[in-house]
Amino acid sequence: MSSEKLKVAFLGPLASFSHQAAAESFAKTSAELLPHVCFADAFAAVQEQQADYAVIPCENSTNGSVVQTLDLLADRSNLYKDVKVCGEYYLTVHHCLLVHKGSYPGGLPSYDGKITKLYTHPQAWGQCDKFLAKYFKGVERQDVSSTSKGAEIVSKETEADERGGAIASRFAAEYHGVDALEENIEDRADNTTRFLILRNILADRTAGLEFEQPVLNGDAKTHSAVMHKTLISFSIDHSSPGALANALLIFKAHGLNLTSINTRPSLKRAWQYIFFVECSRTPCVENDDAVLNALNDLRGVTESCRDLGTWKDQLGVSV
Ligand SMILES: O=C(O)C(=O)C[C@]1(C(=O)O)C=C[C@@H](O)C=C1
Repeated sequence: MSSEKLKVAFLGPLASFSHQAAAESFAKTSAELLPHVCFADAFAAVQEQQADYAVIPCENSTNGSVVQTLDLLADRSNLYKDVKVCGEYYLTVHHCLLVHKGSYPGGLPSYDGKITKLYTHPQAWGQCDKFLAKYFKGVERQDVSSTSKGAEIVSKETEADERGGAIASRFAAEYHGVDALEENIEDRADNTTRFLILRNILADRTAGLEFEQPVLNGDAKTHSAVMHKTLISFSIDHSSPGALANALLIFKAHGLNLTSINTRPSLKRAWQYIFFVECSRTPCVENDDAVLNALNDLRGVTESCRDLGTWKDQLGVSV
């Protein structure tokens, strides 16, 4: 492998949660972290081998799937044919309500109800429902490309502007020089986002590397039982009774434990879907070929199917 630093793409600007996840998940390496304005650009960077990896959110424990990511994985136009998942990373996500520096020195108790617009990434609204319903009912919400972008917008407000607020991290507040009106505004203290680590299967640079959760702060972590997860997408003939059941039975037949099913519109016909199935197995000699064999069988009962990668489960990791 070339000695050039690893390049890791993430959703910017700097100080987004994706930045934090990329920095933490590659903490053991001296990787160069590259901000991108949208998830699609990060996918493209991996496909074109301008980046070795991308760190992309796929699911949040409070608000569910990140549909933009599922749509990119669905890859209906075959733009990212060599991009596969090779790892995952779980990040605890604490949100703050950020305001222009100095506008409310007394914090939330001094808030006068004058904020007329809130900015954040679409995923974050649903993670802070209760706080927003209590303090910002009826206030206009504007989706922006990332939580960090929202913080940047608020930092650049002038006196003449409407007063805005952004939902983003403490890290984003410091980076963009804005104040936190209130911290930890997420509905649940265990609010966690799962990020997928993507690589290009044709890239030699990363072929021999295996993504591992970094050992942070010197904590020795042991794997209780290292499970492997696999993500497969497929479409079926919706008019054929039992087509979905037949596809799912194949996972069972090969000892693959289904852990989640997601769907996105096929965009070929209304009310027809692309299915995303995630499954897990504890690797052993007997099931070494389970995924390959399941894919072979799936090809016989689906209209199309795609292997989106296998990686080490990071949830089963115990301290
Ligand atoms: O906007 C950001 O900071 C991101 O990195 C994106 C993102 C997401 O899409 O889930 C990441 C983590 C949080 O769940 C909220 C937003």
